[in-house]
Amino acid sequence: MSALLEIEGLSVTIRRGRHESTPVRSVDLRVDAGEVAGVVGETGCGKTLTGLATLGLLPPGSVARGSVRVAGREVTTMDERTLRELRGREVAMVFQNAATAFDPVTTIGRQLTRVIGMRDRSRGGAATAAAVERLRSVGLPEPDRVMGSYPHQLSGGMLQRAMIALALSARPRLIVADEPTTALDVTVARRVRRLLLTLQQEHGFGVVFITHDLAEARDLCTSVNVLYAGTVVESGPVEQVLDGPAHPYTRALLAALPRLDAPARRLASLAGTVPRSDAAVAGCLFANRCAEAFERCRHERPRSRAVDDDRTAACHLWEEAR
Ligand SMILES: Nc1ncnc2c1ncn2[C@@H]1O[C@H](COP(=O)(O)OP(=O)(O)OP(=O)(O)O)[C@@H](O)[C@H]1O
Repeated sequence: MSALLEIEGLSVTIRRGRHESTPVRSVDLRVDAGEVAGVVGETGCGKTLTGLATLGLLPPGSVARGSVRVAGREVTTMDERTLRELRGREVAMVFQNAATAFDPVTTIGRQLTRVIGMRDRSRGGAATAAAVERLRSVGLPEPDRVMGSYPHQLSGGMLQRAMIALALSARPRLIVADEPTTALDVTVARRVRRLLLTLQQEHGFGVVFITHDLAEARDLCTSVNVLYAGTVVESGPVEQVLDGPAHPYTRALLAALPRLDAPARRLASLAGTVPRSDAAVAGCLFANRCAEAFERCRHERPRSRAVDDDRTAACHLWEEAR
């Protein structure tokens, strides 16, 4: 079966004047139809850039190497016009801050009907009826009133729902959701998460769910990809990865999770720091913080390998254990 999303060896280099950094170093990621694939990791590990690369939306000055295929089509070499079509039909993004997704001086209704009109070639009453229905489907009360509202007139939770409606209005096969509930309070965030899951089950689209919160990933995802310093260190079915992590970094992330019966432990308490994105590192990127690192880890970058049927980890320990 061909994947909805296949990323292979993706690296993203950003040039600012004379300064060059590579915040995404080598990401492999696969999402099949109906799958909710978590992308987890600490701040700055390259989650958002990986999401943006999927839509061909990398910031100016970026160069992407490797391959990003959405529904079998290569994104990294696509021209802007084809990219716009792809974003309309195959893939859409739900951002952390809904306000950035909407034009502040155009009503929600007008923005929704525009996207629906492009997809269905519908206009006037038909497009309006479809937009109202979309707003209703994301649980917004009084959709007619929301249609005539400007983005700043809605609460954060309502706006996030409206953005999900906007993303889904072109009926894409893949949604990239970048920390879609981080800016919301706990109860609203839980409802928006449930909504996303219900819609996913109803429509069957695939999701790349970007989060720094492992509990959120466990709640929502079918598979999970753990990023560290711009590279995937472990990936596989969510229970296997989170209940029996194979990579020392995944173990460290889980150990730092706050528990109800203990004070929160911070990952920063791990010795050492994440390598800077402009640093050349020959060995494993996690070696300087890993309690289990040995000589080979310091000079040879581990490649991702199968640790069991569905799971991969990039760690020399697995090879040495064989
Ligand atoms: N437009 C940009 N110009 C220069 N550097 C950038 C740009 N966007 C991101 N970066 C750098 O790339 C690195 C990865 O950024 P990215 O936003 O992908 O991380 P992230 O894992 O999504 O973090 P967070 O959880 O904080 O959103 C960061 O160190 C960031 O400073």
